[in-house]
Amino acid sequence: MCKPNPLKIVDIKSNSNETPKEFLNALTTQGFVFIDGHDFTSKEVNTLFQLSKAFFELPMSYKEQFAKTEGNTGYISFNRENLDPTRKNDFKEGLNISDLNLVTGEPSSEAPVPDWIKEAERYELVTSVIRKFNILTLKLLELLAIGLNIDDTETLKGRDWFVSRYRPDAKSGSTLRFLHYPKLNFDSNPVGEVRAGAHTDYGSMTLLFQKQNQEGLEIFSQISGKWEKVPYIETGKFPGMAPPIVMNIGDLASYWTAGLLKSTIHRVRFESQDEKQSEDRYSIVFFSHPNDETLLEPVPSDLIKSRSKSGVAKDTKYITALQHLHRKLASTYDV
Ligand SMILES: O=C(O)CCC(=O)C(=O)O
Ligand SMILES: [Fe+2]
Repeated sequence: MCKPNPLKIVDIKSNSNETPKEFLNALTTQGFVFIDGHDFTSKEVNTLFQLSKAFFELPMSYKEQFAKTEGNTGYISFNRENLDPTRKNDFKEGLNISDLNLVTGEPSSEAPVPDWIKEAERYELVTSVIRKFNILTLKLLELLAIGLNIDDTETLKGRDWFVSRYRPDAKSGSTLRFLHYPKLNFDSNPVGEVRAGAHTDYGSMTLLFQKQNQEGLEIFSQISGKWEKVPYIETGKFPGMAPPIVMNIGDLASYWTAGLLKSTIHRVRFESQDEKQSEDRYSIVFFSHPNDETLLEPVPSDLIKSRSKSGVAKDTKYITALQHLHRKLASTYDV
């Protein structure tokens, strides 16, 4: 039986004039959407999931050598992260790769990336996927700018408004993240254990791959006012390509648009005892951030000018992308 899907699926390849409007509409309502027509093949995404699983199977003593410290790169062990400070810490482990050069897809040489990942074939896959995620983000940001009908100025075409804040030679918070949530074992994980607490994402947009029979992501829908499950969508329109990717708006895009684009609260739950989750959950996430010094000022669009400052940014003065990231990381890791 087909699972209900609260999210629109937008095909970005077929080049319809309606696509920017359709995309914008999904992001001003749910804040989450499925993107079809991306450039990821099934084969490469499957290989990436295999790599992620093999990494998390390495001994804890190895993974802990690359523990995340003051930067955002590194291994994050079980119960270390707390995305919802009102609840218990998250029962998941993760590996962040940050401090990225988005032209080459490589992290800076100081970032504590496990040498296991740096082995030639693995590194080639990881860096090519980072480049692809970034290219997809830029395409989506352009679509968004067209949908928002951002003012054209002499120096800047409106459709480049976001993309011009993504200079590839400048630092940003963009991060590739592998996550692993063990399946529920009611003896060791009593009910109430949280896999990922309710939160919004910190960047401008997030892209996420998940796998069949490993569901658990839920969004707090602004349409229904209820928690709704994000299903796994098996196939898109394009043979040989990975299934539609989950995309959502993060805080920065909400600030930029005075809350028109929704940075929707989401969480990852264990399925209930009845649903008997049979597999661990793995997800692969790309958090896209503009350059660190980018000001979170409103975009010049008539759709935004008519709004009061009612976004996530209740406290503005306009801060920068980096200031926002530092604030959020401090509360997530209690540093
Ligand atoms: O694993 C997931 O499905 C969600 C992960 C997530 O929301 C996050 O890391 O921000
Ligand atoms: Fe998230």
